[in-house]
Formats: sequence, C-alpha cells, structure tokens
Amino acid sequence: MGSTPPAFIGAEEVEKHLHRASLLLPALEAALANFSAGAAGGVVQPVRTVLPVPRHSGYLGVMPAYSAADDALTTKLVTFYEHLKDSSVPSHQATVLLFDPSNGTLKAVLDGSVITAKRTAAVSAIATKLLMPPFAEVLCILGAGVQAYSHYDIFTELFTFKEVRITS
Ligand SMILES: NC(=O)C1=CN([C@@H]2O[C@H](COP(=O)(O)OP(=O)(O)OC[C@H]3O[C@@H](n4cnc5c(N)ncnc54)[C@H](OP(=O)(O)O)[C@@H]3O)[C@@H](O)[C@H]2O)C=CC1
Ligand SMILES: O=C(O)C1=NCCCC1
Repeated sequence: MGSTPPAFIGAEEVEKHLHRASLLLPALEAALANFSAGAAGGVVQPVRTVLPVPRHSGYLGVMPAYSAADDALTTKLVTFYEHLKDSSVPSHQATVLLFDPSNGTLKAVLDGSVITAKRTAAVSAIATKLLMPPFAEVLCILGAGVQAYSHYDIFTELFTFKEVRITS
C-alpha cells in the first residue's frame, strides 16, 4: 500500500487560478485580520528564518505558518540572490509546501514564485486602499523587475491613475 504522492502545482497552473490579481484580495484580507487578532485569530506564524549563503551572495528564507480558520499547514521556502545583469535566473525563487494538518503528510508542492509576486503586490494594494489620499493620481514604481510588474497589474486593476512612472 503506497501513499499518494504529493500533487505538483506548477507556475502556469497557479497563474491560471490567479488570472486576475485581485482574486487574492478576500483571502489576504481575511488572513491579515486573523493574524492581527492575535491568539483569537488562530494564526501561528513565527518570524521568517533567513539563512545566509555568503559564498554565493544569497539567502534561503523559511516561512512556516498554520491557520486554524483554514486548517491549513504550510511553509514557503524562498531563495533570494544578488541579481547578475542579464542572468536568466530570477533573483527570487520560491516553493510552497502544503501539509495535511491532521497527520503531517505532504499533500502538495506549489510553485511559489507566482504566489510571491502576486501576494506581495496584493498586500501593498490592500494597504494602499486604506491609506491612499483621494487626490493621488500618479503611480510611482521603483525597480522594473518581477514585483514592478505584479504591482503594476494589481494597482492598475484596482485604482485609476493619470500617469505611471517607473524608475530602474
Ligand atoms: N516583502 C515581500 O514579501 C517581498 C519583497 N520582495 C522585495 O521586493 C524587491 C523587488 O523584488 P523583485 O521585483 O522580485 O526583484 P527583481 O530582481 O525582479 O527586480 C529588481 C528591480 O529593481 C531594480 N533596481 C535595483 N537597484 C535599484 C535601485 N537602486 N534603484 C532603482 N531600481 C533598482 C533592478 O534593476 P536592474 O535589473 O537593472 O538591476 C530590477 O529592475 C526586492 O527588494 C525583494 O527582496 C520580493 C518578494 C517578496
Ligand atoms: O516574503 C518573501 O517572499 C520575501 N521577502 C523579502 C525578501 C525576499 C522574499
């Protein structure tokens, strides 16, 4: 009796499920509220462990979390490296592992790079929704990499700007 191997959910499939960046907003708003509620919110999320790899100018981050509301046990593993000009390797790469919380069995391995790009931008958008002055009409983005694209996507989906300025 072999155990079922974990599902592998690649970048394309993750992208397909999150075809509009704003689809993440309800889940993230709920997660942020649960986290902010402290023990009552049922989120256990220790500070990210970051392991430096100085020989190669990189880092490995380990980001475990459990949400009682979702009964979800997961960890993200993310590497971030000094970006070499013209390198085809992204500076940030991530994988998400999803476990069965009742017995610890690994259920799924998900591409985490699309999730990282979209989640980070969506959280910025949530903060912006709450803090942006009503007269703001220019979106400024520092950098023109992965996060610049994902921030551009969700900000232009949710808000109206007269102009977008990008500097890199
Ligand atoms: N809080 C979070 O959850 C997350 C945070 N991040 C952070 O967001 C930032 C961007 O990440 P990401 O988009 O994936 O990285 P990328 O490597 O894809 O892009 C970085 C961009 O910034 C540009 N850049 C570098 N230095 C400067 C500078 N001094 N002034 C203006 N632009 C500059 C680079 O230009 P060039 O290529 O020419 O050097 C490149 O266009 C990083 O700091 C990353 O660590 C990322 C993921 C998650
Ligand atoms: O949360 C993440 O993912 C990252 N945060 C900052 C640095 C790189 C990745």
